[in-house]
Amino acid sequence: MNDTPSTAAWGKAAAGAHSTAGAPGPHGAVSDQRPLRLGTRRSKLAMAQSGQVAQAVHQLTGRPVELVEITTYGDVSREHLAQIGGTGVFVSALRDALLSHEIDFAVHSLKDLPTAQPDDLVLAAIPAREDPRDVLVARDGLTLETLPASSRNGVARIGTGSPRRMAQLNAWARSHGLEIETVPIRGNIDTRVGFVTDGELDAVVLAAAGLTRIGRIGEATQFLDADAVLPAPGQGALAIECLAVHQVHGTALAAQLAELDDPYTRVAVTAERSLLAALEAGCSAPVGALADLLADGQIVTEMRLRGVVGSTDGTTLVQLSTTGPVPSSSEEAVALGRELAAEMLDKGAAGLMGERAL
Ligand SMILES: NCc1[nH]cc(CCC(=O)O)c1CC(=O)O
Repeated sequence: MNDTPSTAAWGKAAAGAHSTAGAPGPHGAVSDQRPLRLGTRRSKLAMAQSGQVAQAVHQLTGRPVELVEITTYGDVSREHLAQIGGTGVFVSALRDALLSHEIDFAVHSLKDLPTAQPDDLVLAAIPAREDPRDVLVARDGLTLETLPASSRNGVARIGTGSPRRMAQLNAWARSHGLEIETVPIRGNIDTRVGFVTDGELDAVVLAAAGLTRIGRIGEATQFLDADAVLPAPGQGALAIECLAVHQVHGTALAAQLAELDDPYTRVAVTAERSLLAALEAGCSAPVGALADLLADGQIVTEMRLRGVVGSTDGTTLVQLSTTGPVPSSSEEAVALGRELAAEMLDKGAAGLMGERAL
């Protein structure tokens, strides 16, 4: 499925890249100049976030970093994502390239990663996350509050292919006495914003982080409060993945990349993904989760975890929240996610997860 890799390089010594990358270097410091290969999808968003990580890894290691483009089935297929297997489609080709030593590391949007971690691979670093919220990109600078009144028949047509966004937008509109119609769309960020600029839809909902990374956050007309629309677990965070035991040029790459890890982001997204896993929900389930830190001035005091699951028509939402000490380990973060998921299941969450539900 991978086509011929093409490369772009960060840092010096890119010319010598192809013959030696990946081979264990016997000469200590000298081998540190040989390039690291970063596997990336071709999309504008993937290229933007891989480029940013490439810069950071170059600065960290002093080594050139070259981008190796990998085409995934999710990029090629025009079929609906659900029909070709959901979450894993964007990820598996990159993981295959890691396992076959074609690339040294990969960058994923954390929210697109399945919650189960393959044995031989590690999320070596989860850097500090971007704004995790969703945003509205609406015509004429409008917002959720102002859009319906100026739309045809008083009904704002809002594009999103995400059951999570549909459920929460519909519930929000219902509770505010406003009429919206959620219209299923898919495609990359440019395509989705295009539905608004070409007049086909009144608005679309997107992740702030994606728009920021491709330089289009200025087109957002409203940041959606997490109390109204809770983002997807892991939204706004990246994961840098590599082989667990891979030695590149005599150094354990995972240990080096770990310097880019942000411990607060890691515990937060670990709790969010644990909640998702414990609900036995996939990426297409209407589940939102967000862990955030509460601070007293500069001092972080507690972590709050919020979770939501709903019916896509917005008639039923199970929304819960818990606040406690900041987890001091991944195990504690996992436990927190599981506890909140168990409470959500008690309140009927399973019945809201479509055919996956019992
Ligand atoms: N579902 C696709 C996807 N995967 C990651 C992002 C960007 C945001 C992020 O990294 O969390 C997006 C676009 C979106 O949801 O608008």
